[in-house]
Amino acid sequence: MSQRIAFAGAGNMGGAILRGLLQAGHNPQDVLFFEPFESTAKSVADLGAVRYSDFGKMANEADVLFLCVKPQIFKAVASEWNASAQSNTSKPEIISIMAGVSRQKILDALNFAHGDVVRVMPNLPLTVGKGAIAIASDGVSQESLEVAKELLSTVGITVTVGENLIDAVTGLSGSAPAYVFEFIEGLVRGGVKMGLSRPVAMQLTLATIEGSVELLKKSGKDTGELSAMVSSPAGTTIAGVQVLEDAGLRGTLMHTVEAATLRSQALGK
Ligand SMILES: NC(=O)C1=CN([C@@H]2O[C@H](COP(=O)(O)OP(=O)(O)OC[C@H]3O[C@@H](n4cnc5c(N)ncnc54)[C@H](OP(=O)(O)O)[C@@H]3O)[C@@H](O)[C@H]2O)C=CC1
Ligand SMILES: O=C(O)[C@@H]1CCC=N1
Repeated sequence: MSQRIAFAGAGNMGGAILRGLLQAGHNPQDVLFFEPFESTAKSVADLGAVRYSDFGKMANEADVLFLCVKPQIFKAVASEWNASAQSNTSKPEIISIMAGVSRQKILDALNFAHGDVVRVMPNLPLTVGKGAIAIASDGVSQESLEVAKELLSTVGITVTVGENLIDAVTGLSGSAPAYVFEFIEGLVRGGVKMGLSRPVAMQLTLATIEGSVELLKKSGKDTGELSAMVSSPAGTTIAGVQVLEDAGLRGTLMHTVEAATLRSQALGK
């Protein structure tokens, strides 16, 4: 039998990982979930994943258990889970995606956790196999690290960092899909303001972003060199770039990542 993967919480991110694993070919019958919100649970059950109403039973049958609830409710929820799992005989490997909640806090809070709790920080594009996922390595056995890496690399790229950097990852790749969507929306609105239809503006924006990312990856050139290649002297691009400079785009983005990182740190306090 293949690994049985369980999800405590199948909301935006738990559901995204679950969907990603199914898309990567994981057997739905080996994907288990515990989720109180009816409409969310229904949409996940419709994919063939197996819903449990008894958390302890699910945890007992799972090889790997993803913790995907909000950090703010983790403490309260942990006592419910402990009560439900108190007679469990087996202990799954636990992978937490919660922002801010340290590995030690998880170990302290869950009576069914063994030493190998792995903290990871994924991001939403893993739903389409394009996630950027960081795995915190400290205190985790090589074997558990490999289990997490193998599972998550089916839905994106993985990097390994020290746990002290997980908040920074949360501020950057964990949160940045939202920044990117805001950026895209801004460009699209700019196009609409200048007379393009929204569908055409969206098509051009997305192709430009995809193409620019591909070029950056493949050209061996850095961002400055590529930007200079677009910016003709006294041309259109440099006129636009000056607006970005005046608005402090890069500084704003740096503050953005910093604010989200600090918020992640605060959630763990
Ligand atoms: N969203 C993202 O892009 C990312 C999120 N994360 C992390 O993922 C975690 C989940 O975030 P997100 O998916 O956005 O949040 P959601 O609120 O979408 O999902 C959490 C789910 O957990 C459910 N839940 C509540 N109580 C329990 C319980 N006792 N047992 C099991 N499930 C329960 C919630 O149900 P109900 O609504 O009924 O309360 C909800 O459906 C957070 O810790 C966040 O830090 C990490 C990286 C990216
Ligand atoms: O906004 C949040 O708190 C979560 C963590 C990373 C992305 N979403």
